[in-house]
Amino acid sequence: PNTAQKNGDFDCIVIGAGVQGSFTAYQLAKKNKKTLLLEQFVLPHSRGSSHGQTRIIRKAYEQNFYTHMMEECYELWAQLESEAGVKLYRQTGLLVMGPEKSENYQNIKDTLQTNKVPMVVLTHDIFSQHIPNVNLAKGDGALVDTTAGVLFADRTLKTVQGQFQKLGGVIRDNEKVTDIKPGPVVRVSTSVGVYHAKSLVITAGPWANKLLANTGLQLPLEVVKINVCYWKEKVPGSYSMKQRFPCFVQTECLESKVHIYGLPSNEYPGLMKVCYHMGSKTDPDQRDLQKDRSDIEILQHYIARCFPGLIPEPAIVESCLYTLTPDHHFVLDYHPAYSNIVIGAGFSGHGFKFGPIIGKLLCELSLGEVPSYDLSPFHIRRFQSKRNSAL
Ligand SMILES: Cc1cc2nc3c(=O)[nH]c(=O)nc-3n(C[C@H](O)[C@H](O)[C@H](O)COP(=O)(O)OP(=O)(O)OC[C@H]3O[C@@H](n4cnc5c(N)ncnc54)[C@H](O)[C@@H]3O)c2cc1C
Ligand SMILES: O=C(O)[C@@H]1CCCC=N1
Repeated sequence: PNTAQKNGDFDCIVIGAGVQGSFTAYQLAKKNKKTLLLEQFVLPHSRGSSHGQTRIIRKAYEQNFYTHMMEECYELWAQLESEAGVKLYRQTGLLVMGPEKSENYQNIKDTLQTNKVPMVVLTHDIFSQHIPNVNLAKGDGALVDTTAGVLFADRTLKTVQGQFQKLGGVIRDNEKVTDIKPGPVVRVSTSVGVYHAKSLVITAGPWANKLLANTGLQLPLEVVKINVCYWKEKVPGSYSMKQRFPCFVQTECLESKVHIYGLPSNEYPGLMKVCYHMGSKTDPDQRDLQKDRSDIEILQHYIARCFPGLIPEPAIVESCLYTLTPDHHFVLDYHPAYSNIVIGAGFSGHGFKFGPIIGKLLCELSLGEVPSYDLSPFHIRRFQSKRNSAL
């Protein structure tokens, strides 16, 4: 520790204690950096993108670069589990269904094969022996990424924030960042005080552009509200984690070109989570005014046709926010004007599983180290023509 530092001075300040900010802060503290993690709400909270009991973890992706990152990411999840003595992951497998000849389905199959990810292809004649209570549509292919499973999301945040604090990290919640003054030493003002740091990481989820406005940058991000729907099992337990029912993704179907996905029943006994991978535009501070439920009608038709063991009427509808980029790939980059400001944003509804590796990468960027992966798919300059920058 640098004894010349004043009380309000840090090596690094991380704004936003969602999954990405929490893992970044933890990685920085592991490297003995004096780190402050700022959060606008009282922790834990359910106003952003990282709350809720469960998330899917998988290697099944259309792009090789995500599957590559997941190889190491699984190891980092296991390391955190053993370090903290907490169970964060349960292997269930992921059933991928989609038109056999479609680009999406074939890309996922190719990526799994190229990367030698353990997988099982289920042809129509054997499908129901392996996956009961699901109707596979005519013309659909089905495969199982056997490495996939469920992450315990709320437990993850509690664990990683706890480990960060054990390493000497400081969390200040209920403290909203109100201003950022870039410079060789960054000045961060909050509703409570002023802090200084050599570097800043912005992981503000749906609020990213509100914060970046203080630095003269706007990214092409769209915030959408997701209806998180739970559906009642006609026979309790028939789609349950205990019965080893897998997570699933339907890449496209009769009802929708947008992915539909689900997780086995667990958190609410007798209820299975099945969601539509898109929502309607919202302002994160006005999300309760966004009441669009048109996706639920699509889900009802899909469930009635393909999941006959569920009652096609949602029993619970919760909400959560996605922050979408135009290509649905993340933003992991330096601020274009300030090399000591790092941005992690636009996780586009699929970033949770990457938390440990995102934390490692954002930590590397903020320390000026060469990142462990090629970050070109995540650079800000890919938006060149779309960026609305006031710089
Ligand atoms: C319904 C749903 C299902 C999903 N399913 C999956 C899945 O199965 N698998 C998967 O991998 N991913 C999934 N995701 C995506 C994943 O959860 C997100 O990508 C991830 O949580 C994004 O985390 P984040 O840290 O970027 O954002 P957030 O969790 O929103 O964190 C940002 C934090 O910054 C804080 N903040 C913002 N502004 C300020 C400020 N001015 N001052 C202080 N603090 C501030 C916010 O309060 C918030 O706590 C899902 C998301 C949703 C909504
Ligand atoms: O990231 C995930 O695995 C889930 C399921 C597919 C769509 C988005 N989120």
